[in-house]
Order: sequence, then structure tokens, then C-alpha cells
Amino acid sequence: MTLLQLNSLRKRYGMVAALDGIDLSVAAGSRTAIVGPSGCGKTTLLRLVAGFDQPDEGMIVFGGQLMADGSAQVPAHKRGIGIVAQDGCLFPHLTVAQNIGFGLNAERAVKEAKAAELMGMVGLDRAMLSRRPDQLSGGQQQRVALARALARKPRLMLLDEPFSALDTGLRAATRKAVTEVLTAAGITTLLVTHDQGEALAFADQVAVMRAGKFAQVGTPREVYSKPVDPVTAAFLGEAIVLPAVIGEGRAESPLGLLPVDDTAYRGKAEIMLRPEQISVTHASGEGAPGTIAEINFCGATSDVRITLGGAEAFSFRLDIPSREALFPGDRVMIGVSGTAHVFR
Ligand SMILES: Nc1ncnc2c1ncn2[C@@H]1O[C@H](COP(=O)(O)OP(=O)(O)OP(=O)(O)O)[C@@H](O)[C@H]1O
Repeated sequence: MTLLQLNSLRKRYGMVAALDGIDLSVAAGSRTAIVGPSGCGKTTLLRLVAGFDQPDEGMIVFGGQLMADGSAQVPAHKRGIGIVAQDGCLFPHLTVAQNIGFGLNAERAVKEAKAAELMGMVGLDRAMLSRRPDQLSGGQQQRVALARALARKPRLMLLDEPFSALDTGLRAATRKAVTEVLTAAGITTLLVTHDQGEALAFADQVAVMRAGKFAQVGTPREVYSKPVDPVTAAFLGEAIVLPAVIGEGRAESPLGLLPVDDTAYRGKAEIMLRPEQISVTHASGEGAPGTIAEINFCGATSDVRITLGGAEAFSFRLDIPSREALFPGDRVMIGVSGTAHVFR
């Protein structure tokens, strides 16, 4: 069942088309991530869904009800949508308990009991209920912000880069905890992030955004393994893109003859491989010949640039395990596993 439907949404700020025709279906109970570079329109989209701003054109339907269609608009507080922003936006002068209970229409004792229950849900010690936000770590503040949003029992939760202010380890742990809480509560979630890894790890549907449009919408595996174009491919991770001639399910490429994922296509095209498909060994192994043009030791892995067939035009960069001692000028063999993706 579709909980949220966006049709041809457009929003301009003066000359800037912040949203330029957005279509999206969000299934009830699912997790969708919207990922894209800074300024592509992610926050604008969340603001429109939350009801903080109005689309110029297009339609937002939530739970079968029209929320906005360019002229009419259901106000934010009547939508039943929760939001957690980048910095949590907790009220600094209120305690954790007061923050969580804020805006709840209930007696004090009921609010306090609710706050205590939600602290358990988001994995925080109830002893923190009497603290103020500045007495909590960044990760703890984000969990309180989530508890506050959960208190209103939203049907849809919007997360606007809620982990970006946290350092790497805490970020992954907080993301996992938040995902578990939302899944257990069965709350449909829309996450906005500029972090590809976060989007792929979090969501069952990923929408890749570029200049106010969705370049691609699909499962994490689809968008990662079958990106629509080289720009989308590079945005979602390291991509090795090479020219090729395709025919009968195979590509003639600078890396030799490779099986491709598009068996119908014939002719010239670019192909893409992900680095985990590539192995590099000393010249005695099997594969296509190449030369190490550059190598930078980074500990467990080394960043190498490899040229194929002596042509700079066919060079690519790759992180490889550092266990093999390789040096500039070394001849290597490059093995490929799996299929190459064809950009038609
Ligand atoms: N209130 C506004 N007035 C004018 N321009 C705006 C306004 N809000 C957003 N924009 C512009 O609209 C575009 C999209 O902005 P938005 O904040 O949605 O991007 P974003 O993808 O969320 O970026 P970031 O990842 O940096 O937060 C940008 O070019 C931005 O400068």
C-alpha cells in the first residue's frame, strides 16, 4: 500500500528550480533514502512533504488524502508527520523529559510516563530525563529528538541528515539504533542524506537526486549495480568506466572480453565495473595486462592508478589490498569477476 505519493512536484526560489518535477511512491512501512549532492533540493522536498512550504505545482497525497496541490494546503501540524533535523533542534532551556513531552496534550504525569517509555525505546537511560540538552552527547541528543518526534505517533518520519553532525563510529551506531526503533514501531521513513553509504545501508528504496530531479529510483542494489548513467555511478561509489563494443552479451573492452548485464544491446557503449569486481596480481596471473602508473600506500589498502595497453586514455584508479608489494612501472594482470554494466 502506498502511504505517500508525490506527483510532478515543482518549487522555484527566484531563478532557482529547487524541485523540477519530482515523482515518488513511498510504500507504507518502508524506508526511503533521498541522496544527492549539496543544493540538489533534498531539504526543499522534505519541507514540502512536512508542510512547512508549499509546492508551486504538483501534488502531495499522504494516507490517501490530498495534502497540497499548488493551491490548497493542509497545515504541517495536521499532517501527522514527524521530523528530526540535522542538529536535533531540542529546546535548550527545557529538560529531556520536557522536550519529549512538548506539545503533547496530556497531564504532566502522563507526559512523564510517556517520556520514560520513549527513552527506553530509543535506548537511553531514564536517569537522563532531568538533564538539559547541553548535558548530552550529540548522539544522545539525536535520540532524544527521535523520541520527541515518536511521542506524537507519526505515520511518516522525515529524517533530515540526522546523523551528519556525529563522528563516524557514533554515526553508524546511531543510524542502526534509529533504524531498529523505526522498524519496530512500523513507521514509514524518508531519510535525506548526502552520504551514499548511509543511503544504501539505511533504505529499501533509494532516490538519487540531481539538480531538482530524480536521476534514478530503485533498490540499493539496483542503483549501485545498474546506475542509469556514469554520473550516478560515480556518485554512489567508485566506478571504473571504460569504452567498449557490445555484442552477444559480451563487451570487447580494454580489460578484454567481459560478460555484460545487457544482452540485448549491440554497438558502442560505455561499461562500468565496481572496484570489488577487480583483482590485481603480478604479471604471472590470469587477466588483462596493465601497468602500475602510480601507487600510494594508505595502510591496509593502497590507492593505485593502472594504465591498460599503455594508453593513458584507459587508466583507472582503484584501492587494492596492500599485501602485494607493487611499484610504479610494474606489469600486472587484472582479473574481473561478475558482469560489466552497460550504459546505453
Ligand atoms: N528559501 C530559499 N530562498 C532561495 N533559495 C533557496 C531557498 N531554499 C533553498 N534554496 C535554493 O534551492 C536549492 C535547493 O536547496 P536545498 O536546501 O533543498 O538543497 P539540499 O539538497 O538540501 O542541500 P544541502 O545538502 O546543502 O542541505 C539551492 O540552490 C538553494 O540555494
